[in-house]
Formats: sequence, structure tokens, C-alpha cells
Amino acid sequence: MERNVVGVVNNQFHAHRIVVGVVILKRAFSSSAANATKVAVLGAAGGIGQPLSLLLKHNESISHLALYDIVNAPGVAADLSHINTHSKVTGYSPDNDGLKHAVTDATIIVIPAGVPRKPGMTRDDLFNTNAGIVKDLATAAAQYAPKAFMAVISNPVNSTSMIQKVTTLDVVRSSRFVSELKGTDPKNENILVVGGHSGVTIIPLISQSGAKFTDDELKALTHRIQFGGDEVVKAKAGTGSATLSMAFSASRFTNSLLRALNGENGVVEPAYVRSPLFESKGVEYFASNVELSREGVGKIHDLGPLSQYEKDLLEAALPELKKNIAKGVDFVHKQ
Ligand SMILES: NC(=O)C1=CN([C@@H]2O[C@H](COP(=O)(O)OP(=O)(O)OC[C@H]3O[C@@H](n4cnc5c(N)ncnc54)[C@H](O)[C@@H]3O)[C@@H](O)[C@H]2O)C=CC1
Ligand SMILES: O=C([O-])CC(=O)C(=O)O
Repeated sequence: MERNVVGVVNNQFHAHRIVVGVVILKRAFSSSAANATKVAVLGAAGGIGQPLSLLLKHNESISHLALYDIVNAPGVAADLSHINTHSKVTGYSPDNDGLKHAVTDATIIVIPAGVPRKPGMTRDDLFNTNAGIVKDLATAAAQYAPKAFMAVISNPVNSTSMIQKVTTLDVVRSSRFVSELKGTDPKNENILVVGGHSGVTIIPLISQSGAKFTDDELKALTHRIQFGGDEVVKAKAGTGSATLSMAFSASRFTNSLLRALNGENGVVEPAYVRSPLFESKGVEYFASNVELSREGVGKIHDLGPLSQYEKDLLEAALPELKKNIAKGVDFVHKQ
């Protein structure tokens, strides 16, 4: 299993190393490493980076939080370092090899660096700017922290990443939206969302929750989940996109990965990874439930039973996903 995963990921890494270089799974996580766990956040002074770093400062599994940004990371680090939890916090700017120092010896590197959307933009409109940013950061990470696990948040993640937690945000949103409709506790609503992370590539599998909705409710709910990001972009009126709910989701994903790296079995999170599920249809990356392990990506779960409505959503998503992935791959090959 390990060799299999390593092979797949190393291939991916060679093929896509510039854009994303996201998971390098060669080394099994050792318990001594678990005792000294460094997490680096690249883009740490931004709208997502700051609350994410705050949440990670509260994570007892992290011993060192290294914050990097092109602006203000030392300030954010100084501020967080006064919080009375054990972890050390350090901040780096591009001067004096800051990026190198931020990522060296990191166990996990989380990347929320990049430009967010403004109203009227699609996530794809961010590609030209953000692919270059992710490329530079992933290249440095590959060079100075070749054993680290990387998680990319920067949009458009359908094109820029191999493993990320965007579907965590979609799942977090779905469970909240469904609980609002049904008047239930969102903690008990676990709605799986698969596919990708933009518009029609977001496929909520609401039928698996057992909840009953009318056709109109189901359509409206699906649309709200698929375009939840737009709801926030519109409400923020030109000042950015979702940051706090994303930070919450990224913190949850990072914590799950740390639990799995520390040897806990059965830790499952939705993640957009290189996946065999729709490879035969030319879609090499796909988000589904993934069992996290000491090697990062463990067992990739299949989708489970789909209603006809969900099968139709899947059919609509696959060609779009294929295009998004091809865009990332082309970018890499042109480097
Ligand atoms: N995957 C997902 O579900 C979600 C993704 N996003 C994406 O996350 C990204 C960040 O969003 P926000 O935090 O709201 O943006 P922001 O503009 O508030 O923060 C971005 C930060 O990245 C930094 N940055 C830019 N270039 C950098 C570089 N080369 N190296 C290091 N840092 C760099 C900026 O200085 C800034 O502090 C956007 O691309 C956004 O679309 C946002 C929400 C959800
Ligand atoms: O909508 C955006 O651009 C940010 C994002 O990915 C989300 O909130 O789902």
C-alpha cells in the first residue's frame, strides 16, 4: 500500500511539481517527530492565514508554528506568541531566506497565499496570479522540506492542488445549511460533498444523509452549497471571500492529518487528491472521503449510493473538472 501510494504521488510530483507539489509521502511519521511537530502557514498574514494561525496556536499537537508572508508575518507571529499555549511561533518575511527557514523541518505546510475573488469573478479568474504564487511556494517547499505534507487552499484549487481541504469547507457549509432547513444540530449533519471546488464541480450527496427534501428544496440547497462561496464574495462587496469559515475548515483538516500522522486509525476527511475513482474518464483528481494515514493519503473511499439527481450532477461535473485539471497540468508543462 505504501509503495503504491508513494509511486502515485511521486509521479504526480514530477508531473506537477511546479504548480502544486502537494503531498510527498516517502517518510512514515515517527513518534519523535510527533513530539516536535512544526506546521508552516504560507500566506499567514492574510484573511485566512491569520485566523487559521490563531486556531493552530490552540492545537496542542503543534510544537512550532512558522508563519510566512510577503507582508507582516513577523507582526502576526509576535501577536500570537503572547497566547498562553505551549507552541513556539516564529514569523518570516522574504528577506534573509525567510521562506526557507519557515518551511525547513515542517511536518505540514498549509498554503492560503494568493488573491481572493471580487464580485463578478470566477475562481478560475484567479489562476494566472495564484498559480505562480503556489508554484513558487511549492517549489521552495519541495527544496527545503521534501518530506512535508502540503495542503493548498489558494484558488482555483481544482487546478492548483493535489490535496487540500476545500471540500472540508463545502462539507462544513452543507451540514450548516441542511441543519438550518431541518432545525437540527449541525454537528450531527454529516453531508458528504465530492468532486471539486467550484460551481458545478461541487457535488453534495444529500441523499446519503437520509434527509427528505422536496425537489425544489433539494435544488435550492444544492445550488446554495455549490455557490456558497459566491454568497460570501457578494456580501463582502469587494473586500474578499470566505476567510473565517475557511480557516475553521483548514484547521479541522490540519488537525485530522496530525491525528493520522500520530497513528490514529480511521481518520476520514474529504480531500481533493489524485484519485482512481474517475481516472478511466480522464479525471485524475477528485475529492471524496479519504482515510488519512501516517503516509498522508490512505484509502480513497468510493462515493457510495447516488440518487439519479446526484448521478446527473456527477455527469455535469466531470467535463468541467477535466478542464480545470488540464489547465493546471498545462501550466506546469509550460514552466
Ligand atoms: N479552498 C477554499 O475553499 C478557499 C480558498 N480561498 C482562497 O484562498 C486564498 C487566500 O484568500 P484570503 O486569505 O482571503 O486572501 P488575502 O488577500 O486576505 O490573503 C492572502 C495573503 O497571501 C499573501 N501572499 C501573496 N503572495 C504571497 C507569496 N508569494 N508568498 C506568501 N504570501 C503571499 C498576501 O500578502 C496575503 O497576506 C485566495 O486565493 C482565495 O480564493 C478562499 C476561501 C476558500
Ligand atoms: O468563493 C471563493 O472564491 C472562496 C472559496 O473558494 C469559497 O468560499 O468557497
